[in-house]
Amino acid sequence: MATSLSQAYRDTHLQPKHIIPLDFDTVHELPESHAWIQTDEFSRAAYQIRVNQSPATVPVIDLRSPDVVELMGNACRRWGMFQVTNHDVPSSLVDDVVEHAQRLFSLPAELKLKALRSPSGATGYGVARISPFFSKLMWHEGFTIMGSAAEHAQQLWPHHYEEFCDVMDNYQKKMKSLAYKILLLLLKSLGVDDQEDQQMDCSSASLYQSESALQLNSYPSCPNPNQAVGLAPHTDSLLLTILHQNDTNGLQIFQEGTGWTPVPPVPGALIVNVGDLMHIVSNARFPTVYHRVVPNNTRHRFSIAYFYGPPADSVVAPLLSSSEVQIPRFRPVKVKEYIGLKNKHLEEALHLIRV
Ligand SMILES: C=C1C[C@]23C[C@@]1(O)CC[C@H]2[C@@]12CCC[C@@](C)(C(=O)O1)[C@H]2[C@@H]3C(=O)O
Ligand SMILES: O=C(O)CCC(=O)C(=O)O
Ligand SMILES: [Fe+2]
Repeated sequence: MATSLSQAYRDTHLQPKHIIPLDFDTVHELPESHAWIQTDEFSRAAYQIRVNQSPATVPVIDLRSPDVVELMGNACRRWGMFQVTNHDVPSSLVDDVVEHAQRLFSLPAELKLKALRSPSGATGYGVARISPFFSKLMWHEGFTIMGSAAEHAQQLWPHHYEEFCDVMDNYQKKMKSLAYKILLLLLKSLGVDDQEDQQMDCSSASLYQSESALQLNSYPSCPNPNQAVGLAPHTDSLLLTILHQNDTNGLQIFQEGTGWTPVPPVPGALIVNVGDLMHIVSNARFPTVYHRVVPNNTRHRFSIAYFYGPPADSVVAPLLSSSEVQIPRFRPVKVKEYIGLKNKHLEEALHLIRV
């Protein structure tokens, strides 16, 4: 029987602190559990110097531009990330998703706990899955949806859960077609745009089918943002992530030689970033983006992340362009095997499949 993405993620047996978020409404000082030891890397001073040097920021690309393939390819090679405009996702739908996310996160803690992710589960309310890899906890709460949100939404609003589910379903449909469109453009930029050729090779044919997850993220305003971490540094595991952020700064990406660089909200734009599987497919021509979120002491940040990947049972391997001589940098790997490696080894997972 086929493995679903949620089954692929369902493997760990976690302690309660690695599932249950803090009750942010009752906390007025940063608890010890959430106070990270400050290194230069994390300090606001280091961050400030880099901001004052006004580093270049990720490009904003119009999806209708005649040069879209080249622009996206260049952005992914240089940054592993870009912001996209004219994407045809109605702003009213994005606003609806954010409103429903805000409504969910503003529920009392004891109610949110009714929709808690189970210790071996992948969906529902909880802290970030990467939490067990860090000794301190993050200033963050999340809600993960794979397919329908009904099971958990029903626990929150027994009689009024349909609207929440409809909005999330509509958004996921729009995201799926946008992600597919962008994937085709990126494959074209890599010189592997001939679908018929690719489909003869069973590993890459699976790129044209998909499985996905939607993650609602909440970062309440924080009493001591200098010592707190919203979301710890990580790379996303699947092919592509499409992210909406509200008008509150916080997302940063790590660039060799520059350090942490903010990705400011651009009204109406969606952020697209390369994940580990796309890094593999591109044979490391596109970097997977190491990113984090820093909290804010006055504003509440919300973000909506859509993770797009191939089916869990499919195989991912470097797609080599016919016009360049390339040596594969990774061995073929089943998506579910890679997710298992990531769950166990986090940042080491990519090294483990390198050839
Ligand atoms: C499909 C998924 C990607 C994700 C794990 C998840 O099951 C749903 C949540 C996603 C997320 C969001 C925060 C950062 C991240 C690393 C995490 O801990 O959970 C990503 C996961 C990922 O990209 O592996
Ligand atoms: O909130 C953000 O901007 C980042 C979210 C993120 O990195 C994720 O959900 O994987
Ligand atoms: Fe991420």
